[in-house]
Amino acid sequence: MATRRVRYPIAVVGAGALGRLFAAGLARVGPVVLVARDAQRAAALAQGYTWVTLEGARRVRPPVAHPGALPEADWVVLVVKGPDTAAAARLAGRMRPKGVLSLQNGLVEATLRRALPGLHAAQGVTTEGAYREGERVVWAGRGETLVPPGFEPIAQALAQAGFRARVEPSIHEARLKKLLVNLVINPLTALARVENGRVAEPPLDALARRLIAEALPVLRGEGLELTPREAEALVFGVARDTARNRSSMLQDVLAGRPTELETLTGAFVALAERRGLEVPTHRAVYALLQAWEQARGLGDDA
Ligand SMILES: NC(=O)C1=CN([C@@H]2O[C@H](COP(=O)(O)OP(=O)(O)OC[C@H]3O[C@@H](n4cnc5c(N)ncnc54)[C@H](OP(=O)(O)O)[C@@H]3O)[C@@H](O)[C@H]2O)C=CC1
Ligand SMILES: CC(C)(CO)C(=O)C(=O)O
Repeated sequence: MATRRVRYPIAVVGAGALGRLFAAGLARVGPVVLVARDAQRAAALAQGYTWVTLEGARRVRPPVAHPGALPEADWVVLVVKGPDTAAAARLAGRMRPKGVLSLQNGLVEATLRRALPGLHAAQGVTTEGAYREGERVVWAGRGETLVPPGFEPIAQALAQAGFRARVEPSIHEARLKKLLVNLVINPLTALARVENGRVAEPPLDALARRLIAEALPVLRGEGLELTPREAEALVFGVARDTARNRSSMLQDVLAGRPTELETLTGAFVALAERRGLEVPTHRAVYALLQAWEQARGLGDDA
């Protein structure tokens, strides 16, 4: 007789920085399972890990699963890097969820829908800041998590767990704003090997303005109504607020890992092409980073 799989209200797929952060918080208020990439990583995580917050460090030990021993889940939160989106989404689908919510950067909704036909799958936005130091996860900056309508149970669970989280009816606009920020800060910091704050200072600020000016007509076509002044205030505001941070793309480049180039600049250049709009500066940063990835044999499965 087939054994019934355990069913959790929430599963988090991707036991990296954000996954560990959300699972640690959610585990304080209810059942949650953290799904690792494989059995070996799951076994290490099952020993627990350290969650570092401003209030101090605590040991947490949420239940852990892996593709060979997968529970079911009502709702799945997907937090893997862009190149891993399709594989992780297929894994999420195997948990027979009511819905799959990505909180990744970049544009991944099309990949999600292709990987999960017929399932309720969408992308939200988070500005939480977290990074890993070995097995530890450091909650580096308190942000906000916006989820699309239809994912209320996830917003409620995150809010109960102490995260700032809510349903955002204009989620499309929120995603496009985050995309604009990432299209400027991530490639420039990765190419120049500098912290975020330098994007708002000479000489990079001029290049940043060029990227913003090229991006606006494309994003306007997608529904983002921002004047150049508002767009610059948004991007330079984030650069200054996170001045001492290393962007995720810079961290990937420094660690020799694949970057999220394809779901950020790659996806954006494809959008521009569909609209017949020229984005030469985005194409230039795209080619430079693609060349860096190709030279290291780093690819993309999305
Ligand atoms: N960290 C942050 O502060 C923020 C991150 N984001 C976005 O969130 C997403 C995740 O970022 P972050 O947590 O930093 O990334 P990490 O690289 O720290 O974590 C990603 C995790 O996903 C795991 N993974 C990859 N493929 C699979 C798979 N098929 N099944 C299960 N697990 C898998 C990786 O495993 P392994 O370790 O084995 O590679 C890794 O542990 C990105 O899109 C990022 O841009 C957005 C806002 C803030
Ligand atoms: C907002 C920003 C640029 C913060 O570092 C980010 O999202 C990233 O690094 O990917």
